[in-house]
Amino acid sequence: MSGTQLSVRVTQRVEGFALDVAFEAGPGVTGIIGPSGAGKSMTLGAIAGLARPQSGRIALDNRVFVDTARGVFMPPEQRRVGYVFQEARLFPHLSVAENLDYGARRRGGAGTMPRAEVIDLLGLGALLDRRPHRLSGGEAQRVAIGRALLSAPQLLLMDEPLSSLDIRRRREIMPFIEALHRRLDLPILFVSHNIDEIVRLADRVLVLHGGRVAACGEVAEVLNRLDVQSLILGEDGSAADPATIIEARVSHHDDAHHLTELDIGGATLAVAELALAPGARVRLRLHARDIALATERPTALSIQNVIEAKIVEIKAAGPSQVDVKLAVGAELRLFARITNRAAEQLQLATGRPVWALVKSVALASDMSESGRMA
Ligand SMILES: Nc1ncnc2c1ncn2[C@@H]1O[C@H](COP(=O)(O)OP(=O)(O)OP(=O)(O)O)[C@@H](O)[C@H]1O
Repeated sequence: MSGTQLSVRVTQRVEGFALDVAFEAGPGVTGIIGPSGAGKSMTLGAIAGLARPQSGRIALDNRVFVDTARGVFMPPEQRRVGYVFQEARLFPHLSVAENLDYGARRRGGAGTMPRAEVIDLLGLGALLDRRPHRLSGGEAQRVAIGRALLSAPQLLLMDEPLSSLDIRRRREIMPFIEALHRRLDLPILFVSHNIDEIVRLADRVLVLHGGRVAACGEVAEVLNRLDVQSLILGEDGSAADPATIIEARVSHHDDAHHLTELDIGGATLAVAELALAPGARVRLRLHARDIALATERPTALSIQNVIEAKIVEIKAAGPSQVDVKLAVGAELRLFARITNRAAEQLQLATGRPVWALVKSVALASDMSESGRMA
């Protein structure tokens, strides 16, 4: 690990908006999330050199991009920053190969990755002679990523690279970005409105709100904070119910039933078989709306994932629903969203033992977007 560190501290005012952010990012993916107009693109723009901050300092290890106190402003083309935008922005008159080579020509030193390896990693081999108008959105975006990589970046900025793609294309391109992540030893800033993308791809997350850093740190730790969830939920079009991100481990495979059991710390969840070895880590996202409650251990039930829990808190969530916060074991906290009427009928109260019935779980790695439950 080279341990390249990006260090950012900038303020930038434009009419009606002030950006004032400070953060560090090391190798691996730092997800950047926040409502529309939070300053995500502006932050990337300042790092890439597309705009001049009023004050601050931006440095990648000892290469100083900006230091307003010393009058330093490194031109964008000298920064060795790869930038992938929402749309691929390929040159329409050039073939895929020529688009890729444009990236390589701009290179100012040794490549981050050899050309053949970039082509292999991003699955571009069969596309090299095509013009951009004959590419699907996902293919074009893979070429754009390849072009950025071949410019030998020391830092990769990705501004909602998947947002213009439909779900099928997103699924198709996600493994390539994951492979990139494993292969590259440089900081990648990945902006997304989609929490599932961040959960799947990021090591750390930076939450921006109103031009400021609202939170920064480990993905599960930050995104499990309810104040953070209230800032960003609904942003990705999902219903605004609380969700819990869990760092789980594969405990064993039930080969006879094609199931994989996951240890979630204090409980076990069975999901449709995963091609992962026992001990492998997998990130899950459990939505409150996918958890039902029972006050007695249910028998004769098709749902297999029934977890013993205790009610910690009950909070109104709109006129007809409540969010019930549950403790599972010593550490794990889950939420169930149920109707007021159900809460009344079941006489739910803080401290009461309940059984949480998990209806579905979003798996944040491997090939399943949404895990089928046992
Ligand atoms: N050059 C500019 N001139 C004036 N206002 C600007 C300029 N660039 C950005 N803004 C404003 O600054 C705010 C932050 O914009 P930015 O594009 O960084 O937000 P964002 O978090 O990336 O949003 P989105 O998720 O919608 O892309 C917005 O209110 C935007 O209108």
